Amino acid sequence: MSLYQATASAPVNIACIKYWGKRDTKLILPTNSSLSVTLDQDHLRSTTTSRADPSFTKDRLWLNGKEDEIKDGGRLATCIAEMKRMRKELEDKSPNEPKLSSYNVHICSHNNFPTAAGLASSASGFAALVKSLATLYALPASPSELSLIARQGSGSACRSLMGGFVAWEQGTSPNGSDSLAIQVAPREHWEDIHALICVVSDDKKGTSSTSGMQRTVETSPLIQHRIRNVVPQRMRDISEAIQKKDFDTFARITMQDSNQFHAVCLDTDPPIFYMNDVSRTIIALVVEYNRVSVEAGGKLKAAYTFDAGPNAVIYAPKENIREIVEMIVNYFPQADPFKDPFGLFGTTGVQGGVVSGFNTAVAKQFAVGSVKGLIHTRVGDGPRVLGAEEGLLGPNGLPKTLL
Ligand SMILES: Nc1ncnc2c1ncn2[C@@H]1O[C@H](COP(=O)(O)OP(=O)(O)OP(=O)(O)O)[C@@H](O)[C@H]1O
Ligand SMILES: C[C@@](O)(CCOP(=O)(O)OP(=O)(O)O)CC(=O)O
Repeated sequence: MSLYQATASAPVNIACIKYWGKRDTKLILPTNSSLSVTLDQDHLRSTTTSRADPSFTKDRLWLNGKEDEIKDGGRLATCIAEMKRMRKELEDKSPNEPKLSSYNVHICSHNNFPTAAGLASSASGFAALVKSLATLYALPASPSELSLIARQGSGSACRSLMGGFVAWEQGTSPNGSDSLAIQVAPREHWEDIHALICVVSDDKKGTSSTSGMQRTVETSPLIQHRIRNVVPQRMRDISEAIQKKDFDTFARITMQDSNQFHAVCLDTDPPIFYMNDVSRTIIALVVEYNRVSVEAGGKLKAAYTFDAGPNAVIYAPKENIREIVEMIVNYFPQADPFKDPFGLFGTTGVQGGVVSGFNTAVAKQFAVGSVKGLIHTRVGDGPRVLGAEEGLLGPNGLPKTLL
């Protein structure tokens, strides 16, 4: 008996130009294009194993060891059905292929970071799901073609099918066939882009992205201005900045777009607040850090961005990360030692501090635990296919963790 199984991992992505608003909620078609940086899977990833077997009585999925219901007509069911449809096309063309499209699947997934906490778990999760099924089904599909399916799981997931710098082109077709991700540049083009994630809260958030953005589209006049007059130019400008490795422009646009995204949330009725006092303090620190550089005749050295939650992501060239960590730790003392994956601090550990000329009065010091943790990562590659030994399902088709 053959074992039909595949395992893949996929990265998180954090947008510089934010996706916020749908023109079609079922197909997940956005009201504007968006652009993100794919983060390194060595640090943050979803890993998913899919198995097809004639003995399985229904499609089942386990997420972090717990079974998740696959609701009829829901996003998971749609993605699985789309992947089976593509497999069926292949089987119709190659009659010798095993009829995997007619078998049920068991899917087991694990995120190595908090789920549903504004750390883009739905993005890496649906990308890993689609990649593992595409591998199981031996589909000859390109990353852009697979992005069409992942998009129907969660919009931002379509950008996690590629590494580097990725645009989601909103498209114009009512059936969504041109609403897909394309790679603006691979990670190798600009490997120097690093990211520091400040985990402010790892709780499940109050207003989901899905319901929040729908309310914005229905009630915010400001979002119409953003869609028509702001995002198209920003998409062109930031893509050019990436091609030229122009961090100053990249940083300026990234911060402006995060600000406008949170402005349209505030313009929603009733208003949506994703940032808190800690988030706003991180903005003040990055602004002051950049001011010191610019007033000395230099350029912007860091860019903050916030998704639908209070966690900050700070993008910066690698050489600045040490100063940024010291600055954050100065204002947000840490309970646990900084995990230093790039060896910036040697054996001494992090001492809080600020650069010379920094106005320390821009913020007050917070209590330990206000920023719960710092994750240093960088631009990364696209989904990876893993070996059989990394499979998450046991011989009986149930998660190994349940054995
Ligand atoms: N590994 C995974 N495999 C399949 N689905 C997943 C996986 N991880 C997360 N999801 C789905 O994504 C949901 C969480 O998405 P949600 O948008 O609420 O949070 P988030 O992605 O962390 O935040 P955001 O997208 O706003 O940054 C989970 O409840 C689950 O349905
Ligand atoms: C703020 C964002 O992170 C919103 C992400 O929204 P989701 O992709 O989670 O929404 P759905 O398509 O409804 O699943 C911005 C972004 O990633 O571009």
